[in-house]
Amino acid sequence: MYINKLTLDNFRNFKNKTVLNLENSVNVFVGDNAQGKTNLLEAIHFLALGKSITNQKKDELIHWDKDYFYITCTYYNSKSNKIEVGYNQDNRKIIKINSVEQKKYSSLLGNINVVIFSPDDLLLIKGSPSLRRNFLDQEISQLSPYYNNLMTNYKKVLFNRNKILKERPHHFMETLDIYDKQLAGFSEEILVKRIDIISKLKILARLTHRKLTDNTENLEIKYASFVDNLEQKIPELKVHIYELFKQSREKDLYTRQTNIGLHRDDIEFYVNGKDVKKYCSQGQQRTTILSLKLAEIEMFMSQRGTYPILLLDDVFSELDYKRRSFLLKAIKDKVQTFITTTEKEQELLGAFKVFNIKNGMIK
Ligand SMILES: Nc1ncnc2c1ncn2[C@@H]1O[C@H](COP(=O)(O)OP(=O)(O)OP(=O)(O)O)[C@@H](O)[C@H]1O
Repeated sequence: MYINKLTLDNFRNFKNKTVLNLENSVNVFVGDNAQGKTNLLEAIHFLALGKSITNQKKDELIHWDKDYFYITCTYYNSKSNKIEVGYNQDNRKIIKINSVEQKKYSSLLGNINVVIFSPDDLLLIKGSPSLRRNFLDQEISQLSPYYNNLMTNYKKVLFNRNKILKERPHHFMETLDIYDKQLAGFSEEILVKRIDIISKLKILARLTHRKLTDNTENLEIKYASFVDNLEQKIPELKVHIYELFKQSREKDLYTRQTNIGLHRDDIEFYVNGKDVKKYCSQGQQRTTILSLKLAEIEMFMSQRGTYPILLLDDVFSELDYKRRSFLLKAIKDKVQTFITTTEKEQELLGAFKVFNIKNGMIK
């Protein structure tokens, strides 16, 4: 899968209409700070997922002096395709896949697959569990847009459950029971998908991590769930989760919120049996993330039969020579990649197509 042509109009600091003809291998966006390099990655991310990397609001995406934005791309994935997104002057969403209008941005999921690697990804280890869950949910949603619907439905029921726990309307115990059954149903489907993906990711990440560390480090990734011994419970998962919600009711009524559920699950990383968050150096944490990202790429290949597009935002120069070379070797001739950097590292990037970015324009 690769994007041949990207067009931006009034997106972030790209005020004038900008057209980029892209290479299907590595494309490098070079420029000083605050020139618009990341904004180009944001545009690709938006075309893939219907949201920017940091989930900005519409007004933050439209150029300050303008009242609409429009981005399009043509991409190849066994055939030529086109995606158009934006907001028009009447404040209406524009979403078209191969010229067919769509209602929701979530319809974009599964068309262009992207893997993003940015300095913020260190937070996948150091940050809160919600970041790790979002990572996993985004990954699975790209592979299976139905998963995105499941998550939306789960969150809606959870919101309503918390609402009645707070407000306690008449007969709310009957409603609570209905919600618990619904949550148990969605949880079963979501958890089966989450552990399936984690089981595949962990094998791929372990292999990569071994290669990256000359066989000195063994990386383990674990899904930590509110359901103990999750994998053994799969045959009866829905019934088991319903029971857990029932058991939690007393505490939930007391605290007026839902205290258990997959919205509190987490992913744990261990290197040679030690918790990466607590015991590993910054360099080891970065290597863990690199292994995870490369595993993600291979996972897309194994699930979709095509490599995703890789967005490397400001991370390339953060990696040491060995890891950069490893990364370039892993993507070479197979993964379309976009790299943002302030300096063109001649030795490693000299061979690729370079776009010089200055003040929202391609020089
Ligand atoms: N809606 C907007 N309209 C106009 N300009 C914007 C808008 N949103 C952000 N910008 C500007 O876009 C500029 C470029 O941002 P971007 O993050 O792409 O820079 P960058 O080249 O990746 O820089 P760095 O190397 O510092 O990461 C910023 O100066 C920012 O103020």
